[in-house]
Amino acid sequence: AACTRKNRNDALHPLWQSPLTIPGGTRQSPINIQWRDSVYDPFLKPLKISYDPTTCLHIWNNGYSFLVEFDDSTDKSIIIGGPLENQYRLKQFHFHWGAINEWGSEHTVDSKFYPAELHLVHWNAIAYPTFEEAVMEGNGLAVIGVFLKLGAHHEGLQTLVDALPAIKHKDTVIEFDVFDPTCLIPSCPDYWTYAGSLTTPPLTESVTWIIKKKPIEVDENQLEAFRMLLFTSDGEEEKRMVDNFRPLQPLMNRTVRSSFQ
Ligand SMILES: NS(=O)(=O)c1ccc(NC(=O)CN2C(=O)C=CC2=O)cc1
Ligand SMILES: [Zn+2]
Repeated sequence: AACTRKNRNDALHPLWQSPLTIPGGTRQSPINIQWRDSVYDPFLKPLKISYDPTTCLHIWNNGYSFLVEFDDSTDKSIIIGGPLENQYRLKQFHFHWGAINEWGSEHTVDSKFYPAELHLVHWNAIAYPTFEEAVMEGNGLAVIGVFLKLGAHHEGLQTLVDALPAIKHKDTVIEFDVFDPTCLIPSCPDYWTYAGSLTTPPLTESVTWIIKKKPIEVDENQLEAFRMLLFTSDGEEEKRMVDNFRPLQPLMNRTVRSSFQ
């Protein structure tokens, strides 16, 4: 009994106190993308992204990451095409990063970590009445993943970085009224896509992942700015917000498709 109890404890991730693997989960995320095992699909369409920067609402620290939320009451900020049957509405975007530049991304490519990864979260407002319902459905969400690599200063990201000191603590929020996240997405159209899940609770298997092949470049100061955020609320013992990525999950019976040869 002791050994099984220990094993069970090992299955709890310190950050989320939630099971690392969902019992019965067959399409969990993140995964390692083995480039040579991905299958080119000539029927994949180009992904069309059209965001209205005035739908931006606020930026806040939710205790896992920092996220920028959008007004998703209309179809003003949407993506369509790619592997998607419908158009999907932008709900929020957030990041995952490491304590040092050697790791931080959730997905890996040929087992290589990037220092950080951006997730733009969209939901199928054609098929479902609310985001909360879409989160529970197999085709409910579409998340664009963009890798961040250490390099040149990123002008568009700097607008976000300048707002971070004001949301240092968990559950702090500031208004953020105009921002177009298109500037954070590489112009290269190439992507991988696979059926997966949310990488934080509720870990539901509702995500069509669209992972951009090309990373964006950000500089050291910008990555350090992410690392000065805190998991903890004001007044609690400070815990730096770093390593907020979920461990890799088994590919199981899935194929990663590529939009490029
Ligand atoms: N890391 S990920 O897989 O892209 C990932 C993406 C999304 C969520 N959760 C949510 O969006 C929860 N949420 C709501 O229900 C309403 C606003 C909001 O943020 C969790 C994980
Ligand atoms: Zn994420």
